[in-house]
Amino acid sequence: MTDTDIPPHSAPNPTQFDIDLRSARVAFGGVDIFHDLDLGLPAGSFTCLLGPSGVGKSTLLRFLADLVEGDVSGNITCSDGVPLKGRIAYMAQQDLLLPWRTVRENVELGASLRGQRPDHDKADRLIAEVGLSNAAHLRPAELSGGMKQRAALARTLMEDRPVVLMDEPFSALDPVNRLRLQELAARVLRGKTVLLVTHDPLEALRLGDFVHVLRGSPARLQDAITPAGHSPRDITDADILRQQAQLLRQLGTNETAAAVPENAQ
Ligand SMILES: Nc1ncnc2c1ncn2[C@@H]1O[C@H](COP(=O)(O)OP(=O)(O)OP(=O)(O)O)[C@@H](O)[C@H]1O
Repeated sequence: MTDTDIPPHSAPNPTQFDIDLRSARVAFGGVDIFHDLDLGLPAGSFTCLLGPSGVGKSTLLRFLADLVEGDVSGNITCSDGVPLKGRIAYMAQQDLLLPWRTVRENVELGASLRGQRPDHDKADRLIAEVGLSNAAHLRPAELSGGMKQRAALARTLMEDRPVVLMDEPFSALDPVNRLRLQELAARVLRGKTVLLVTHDPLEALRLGDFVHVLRGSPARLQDAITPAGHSPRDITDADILRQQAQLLRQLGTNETAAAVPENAQ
């Protein structure tokens, strides 16, 4: 079976509940990073978040993961009435692989930390899925950047949580590996509810069902762009390129505004 033969929602455990974030507020040192921020994440959808550096993208992701301490308020509800806490897999900007553990041991880290017996068959299946079967015995120092990201992705999937939050997971990769990892993520995360932070409008349009720009201070979410078709999308498609121009305008630096003519929208 090739990637293109796989139907759009073929995950073994598709996520069944919507997430609704209302009136979110985070302040650091008395300064609001964002307030009155609302965001809906429909069950099984892939949402991408773009925005200038320092605007608050990681903070929003960490807010959903309940990782922000201090001056924080807002409501997160799930349509099945069960709290979101404990149902999230979080993949940070750095791969955070433990250097003294092999790929396989890193993928099984969650179970080890919880004092449980890891499911070796599942780990091997995921390691194969991310193309690392021949490297399962290697330690991070022996891996390329792309291989480390694959291992981190396998570890994220090993937890099999319904919600996956990813903070610039492919930013350290060269363009070819980045495209490969995007394809992999589109395939293996199908059916999960995903929120991915990126600086790359094409990556967002390639992967996202919904693409939001966060901008301003306090930051506000712009209305979502909803690219047509299923991910991973063809980034040479005329509609995708038009939407890229629209996103660059929303991101709104002087350089991009000058480079993207009004009639590109
Ligand atoms: N724990 C913290 N304490 C104080 N300030 C913080 C903390 N975490 C983030 N900030 C500040 O909040 C703002 C938003 O940071 P955040 O990391 O969310 O931005 P970002 O949009 O993800 O940036 P980048 O694209 O560069 O990763 C920044 O000004 C940052 O310095």
